[in-house]
Amino acid sequence: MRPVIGVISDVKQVGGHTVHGVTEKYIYAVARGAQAMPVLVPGTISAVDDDMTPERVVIEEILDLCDGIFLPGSPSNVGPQHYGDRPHDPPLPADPHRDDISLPLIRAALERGVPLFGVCRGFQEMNVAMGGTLFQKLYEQPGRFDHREDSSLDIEGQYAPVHEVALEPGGLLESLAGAPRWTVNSLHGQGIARLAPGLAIEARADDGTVEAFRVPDTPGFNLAIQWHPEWRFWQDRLSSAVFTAFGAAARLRAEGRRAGARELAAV
Ligand SMILES: N[C@@H](CCC(=O)NCCCC(=O)O)C(=O)O
Repeated sequence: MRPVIGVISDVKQVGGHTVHGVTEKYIYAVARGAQAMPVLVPGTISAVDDDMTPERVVIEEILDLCDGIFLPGSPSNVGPQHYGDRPHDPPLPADPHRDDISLPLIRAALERGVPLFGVCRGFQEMNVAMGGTLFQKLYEQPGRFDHREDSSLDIEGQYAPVHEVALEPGGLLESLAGAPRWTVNSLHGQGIARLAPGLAIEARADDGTVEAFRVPDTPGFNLAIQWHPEWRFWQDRLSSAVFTAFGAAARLRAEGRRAGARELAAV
């Protein structure tokens, strides 16, 4: 049986309805790249009936159900109030119903050793959940590149590799890549300002922007990547390797949990 990986949903308005959803490329990368069963985790559920009491997803229930948690990218941004800032540009898209679930879920998953993998917004969420801060407009920071996609290109062009990153010597990514540098795609307007205390950098762009990190000294696999390894992961050796490593960690946890359940049943 495949391990179960919970994939955090965006919460947005579509045609007058509130929709909890995930872009298919992430679900596919979890299913095929990590060889796992993706299960969508909703954000906070709005009041939809006369009761008017918002229904909360219970973090402990999610972690009991899942062998791993995946945090996908999104056009929305982590609410700046979560890192002690105010919105510098209120029209930038927010998703408070996702923040409500993802931030405490990250902390609980790390504490319980549930394998955790965050991409783009998910990478930024992991930094904020651990006490770090973000630049709301990385492209306005002196000396930084513009890490946003060229929106005049078609989708293939937008997700094509555009800049190199230096992989941290001795880090997980360097060992998976078997190389000191890698060329990655780039589709983000925000970026890490202050890395949360204790995090271990895994990759940096040549302008100094942190592009990947791990939370060391935690019991399970975890990894956060600013670029998009889910995009055509099968065409990129490092992207395939990170999803394989995440899936292997989730499988190990699933096997341990099932063995524990069998032992209990035999008593
Ligand atoms: N909004 C944040 C995060 C960027 C991000 O996750 N982009 C994903 C775009 C769509 C996708 O491929 O899922 C920022 O701008 O930095």
